[in-house]
Amino acid sequence: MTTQAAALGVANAGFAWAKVNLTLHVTGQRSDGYHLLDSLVVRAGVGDRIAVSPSDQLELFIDGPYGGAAPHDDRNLVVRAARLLDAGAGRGARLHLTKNLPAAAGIGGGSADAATALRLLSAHWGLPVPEDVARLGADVPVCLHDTPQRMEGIGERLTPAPKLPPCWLVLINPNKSAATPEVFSRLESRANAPMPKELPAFTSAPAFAAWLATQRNDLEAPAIQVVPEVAECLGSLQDALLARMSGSGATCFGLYETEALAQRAVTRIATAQPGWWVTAAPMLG
Ligand SMILES: C[C@@](CO)(OP(=O)(O)O)[C@H](O)COP(=O)(O)OP(=O)(O)OC[C@H]1O[C@@H](n2ccc(N)nc2=O)[C@H](O)[C@@H]1O
Ligand SMILES: Nc1ncnc2c1ncn2[C@@H]1O[C@H](COP(=O)(O)OP(=O)(O)O)[C@@H](O)[C@H]1O
Repeated sequence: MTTQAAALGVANAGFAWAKVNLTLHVTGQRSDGYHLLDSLVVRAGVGDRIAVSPSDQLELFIDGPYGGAAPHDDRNLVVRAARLLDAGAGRGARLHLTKNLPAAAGIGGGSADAATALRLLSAHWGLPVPEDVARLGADVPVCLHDTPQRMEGIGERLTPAPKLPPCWLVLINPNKSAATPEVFSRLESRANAPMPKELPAFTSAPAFAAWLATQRNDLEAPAIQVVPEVAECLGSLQDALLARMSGSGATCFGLYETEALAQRAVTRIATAQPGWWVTAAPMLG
């Protein structure tokens, strides 16, 4: 929305798509403790919703099934994103966050919210998105991209991934949160091999899944120590082309060739595990 539309009192809104780490190689550690990563990151078509409307003050209103899982005060990443963009000028806006994604779940819900808030408020206030968004979190830069990215460094080095085939993802979370620092702290090895220098091009979902199976999420084993149900989630995705954990967990994904196969898995898993979060979404290209 333009600043002119803002003056008319019209709300603008957008989705904060879930981030999925299809691979996550931990390749080293910096002297400040942050880990070096090599990760193939995609967005799934399920997310939180943020609407921005005019207000004299900065206000946050949260609802949605996971509204209780995110902070309702200045610690919320949408408020922190607004303050970074505003740079102390005291601009106002009403932010309405509908939290559909579980929090602290390895799918970057908070980072995606921050990225979407930056985009919406940048249009609302007529300000450019600043360079230093990684100050909000290592995952925020990648969440500003809707296309698949290879993410390196601690999250700041991004290069577009080769074209990926159409796929569906089933995301499942046992409704147990995994604290990212704790999962990293349980890593046995911090200097693991990166992905190949050149990522291959893929023509089909099975070929893509077969290649992904040769790569890793190095945080899977430490996350299982923190949330043992991760192993159960992975086991429940037995009909997927590939089953793996995203980020620092506990959300796991299954990769499927078609929507029908993904929806069939959702029905099966949701029936067996009524306490889990289970959803199917297209992988966004
Ligand atoms: C692990 C990843 C993989 O995409 O995803 P999530 O599990 O959070 O979704 C991210 O790197 C998380 O990014 P984000 O959650 O934004 O991290 P930050 O807020 O910057 O850092 C939280 C904590 O994670 C650890 N951390 C994070 C990123 C990184 N490259 N090395 C780290 O060691 C540090 O202990 C840090 O204090
Ligand atoms: N808008 C938000 N949504 C979710 N979590 C948030 C938000 N703002 C701040 N947080 C905090 O960020 C932490 C990480 O949340 P999130 O980004 O969802 O997980 P992850 O880093 O595992 O992908 C949570 O523990 C939560 O307290």
